[in-house]
Amino acid sequence: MTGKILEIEDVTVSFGGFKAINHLNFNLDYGELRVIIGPNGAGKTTFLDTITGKVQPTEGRVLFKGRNLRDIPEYAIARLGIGRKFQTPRVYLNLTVKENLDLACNKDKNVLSTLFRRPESSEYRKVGSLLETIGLVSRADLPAALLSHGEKQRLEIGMLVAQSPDLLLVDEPVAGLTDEETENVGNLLLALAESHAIIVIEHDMEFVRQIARKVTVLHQGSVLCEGTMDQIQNDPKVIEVYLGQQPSISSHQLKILRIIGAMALADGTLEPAEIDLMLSRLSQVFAHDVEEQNKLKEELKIYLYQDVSVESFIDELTEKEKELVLRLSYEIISISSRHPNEPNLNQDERVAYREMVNLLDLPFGKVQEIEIEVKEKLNQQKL
Ligand SMILES: Nc1ncnc2c1ncn2[C@@H]1O[C@H](COP(=O)(O)OP(=O)(O)OP(=O)(O)O)[C@@H](O)[C@H]1O
Repeated sequence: MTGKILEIEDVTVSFGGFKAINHLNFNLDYGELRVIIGPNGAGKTTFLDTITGKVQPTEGRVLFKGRNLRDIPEYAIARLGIGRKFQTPRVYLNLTVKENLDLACNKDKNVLSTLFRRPESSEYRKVGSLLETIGLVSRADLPAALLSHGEKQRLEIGMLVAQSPDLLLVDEPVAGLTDEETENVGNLLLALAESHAIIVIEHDMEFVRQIARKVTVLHQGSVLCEGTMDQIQNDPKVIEVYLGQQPSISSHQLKILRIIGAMALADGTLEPAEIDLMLSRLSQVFAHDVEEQNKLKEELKIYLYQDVSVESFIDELTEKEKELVLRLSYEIISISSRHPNEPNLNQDERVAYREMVNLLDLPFGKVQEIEIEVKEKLNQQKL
């Protein structure tokens, strides 16, 4: 189907006098996957609440498949074809994976009747194909309590899909997941996007980059801008909004990390695990306890993808800071190139590193000394 599945026209939601949603306009096409991002308090949850009927607009209208949702109760909106997945998985822990899916397929949603009645053959097929889609065939007969957090998230997405919604609303699906689980959930959403319209709210920028085709940025209850990930990350309005939340380190320290990040990311083939390693290492340089490091790591996910004028940043560095940049850059590319079949730097890494060495303009002897130091340090860590 073509056209708009969801139209939000000039919607305002006031709580007392406070406008959590403020003259918001938003459209979603049939079959589109859209990611919504925005700083804390931007209105993302209220935005979803308005679509599902949990909250009524003070002004404006929400149209789903051309139908005005005003005054339609929440359960009836769900039946029209809008499924919502909350942040924490809501699965029946003592039922098996298959029983959870059976239950979701069975419209009267009664646990006992699902367990004791014989499923129809079309339901067998549906559950079987859902198990494949969510990648849990081998877990089908395990109680859901024994699944990992990521598997539970996938099961709940499967349960949502079992109810055949046309529009899926997914709230922070990868919070607290490992990298591998995050990638699995991303692939699942991409697969589902072939046959559903999906809105995902997410803070994890790495994940947003994995799945997003078009991103909408919310700020103070309105749409700040929309576009591809590259467009929005370089949009001065977005940078201002995120920079408005003061980074946890000084802007000078941040510049140092951005120079190193720009060089490491010049190799566009970095795997998610390698990017994670780089972020961890960079976040240790200026943040001291684990909590600060985790916070800085999240911030770096935003800042490192913004375009950097490396040359002008380098001009501002002291000699000691230049040495720090070189040491960390060499360390990061050496770590990311420790691939068993490809122990040397690849072409892009070599070019980016050489350019950085030229720009830093440190004495040749100093460069050699630092490279040797880093190699020795890494070799010791390997032992
Ligand atoms: N029921 C309510 N009554 C009063 N204020 C509310 C209510 N619900 C939300 N708000 C306020 O509206 C604003 C938007 O909240 P919302 O939860 O939609 O933001 P968010 O973008 O989802 O934030 P986060 O990323 O922190 O979850 C916040 O300032 C919040 O305090």
